[in-house]
Amino acid sequence: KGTTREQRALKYLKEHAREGDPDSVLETFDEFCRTQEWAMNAAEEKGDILDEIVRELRPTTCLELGTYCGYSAVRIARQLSPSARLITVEVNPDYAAVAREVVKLAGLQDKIEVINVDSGDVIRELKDKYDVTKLDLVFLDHWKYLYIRDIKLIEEEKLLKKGSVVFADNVIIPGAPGYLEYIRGSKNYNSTFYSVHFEYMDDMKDGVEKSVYIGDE
Ligand SMILES: O=C(c1ccccc1)c1ccc(O)c(O)c1[N+](=O)[O-]
Ligand SMILES: [Mg+2]
Repeated sequence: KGTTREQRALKYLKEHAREGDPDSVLETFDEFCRTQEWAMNAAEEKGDILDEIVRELRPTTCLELGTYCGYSAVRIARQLSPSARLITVEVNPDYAAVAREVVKLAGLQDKIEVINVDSGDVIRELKDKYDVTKLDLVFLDHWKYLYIRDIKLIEEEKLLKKGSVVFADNVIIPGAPGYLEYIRGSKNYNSTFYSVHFEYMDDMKDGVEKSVYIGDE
């Protein structure tokens, strides 16, 4: 084949989605994953919860760890106000390249910045290099064992304020046990678990965790 699954998905999007229309890009990506090849997007059910969080929170500065092909980046950014922005971090260069194309196809390149680095490095640079003061929304969707390292780094950098939301995917499959124990045990967060289906698999249960920061700023 010579192509990767992510490149095949991008090709499908370019051929079937309406350019400049984020809703069309998302619908087309879901169609690709249901009819052609599975991909690890925060799809329908998880996406609906993410949509509701963004609508309610109206965040101005969002951080996503784990861009993959940009599905959730588009999902978040399509609801952001004109001056709001999303910084999304992807360590895999092939994924980052595809994500940049998907973001462009959706017409959201002015709201989304895809950074191809290790999340642990970029969190320390957000204030100085990326002009971030506080994060209103954090979406954890990268390697599951890194959730706990990175949330501690985010706290260390004092990037959260009262009301900031940390939303974590896959807390059941593949699972992030250390993270769940940490965040649920912390007095600095009020956490809510949502039982959802694993993306595109109607017979598999996963879970997402929404944690509202109530700690010191
Ligand atoms: O880790 C996997 C994984 C593991 C094994 C095979 C395929 C994917 C995964 C599965 C579902 C997700 O929603 C997700 O974000 C990830 N991920 O890599 O971050
Ligand atoms: Mg995920």
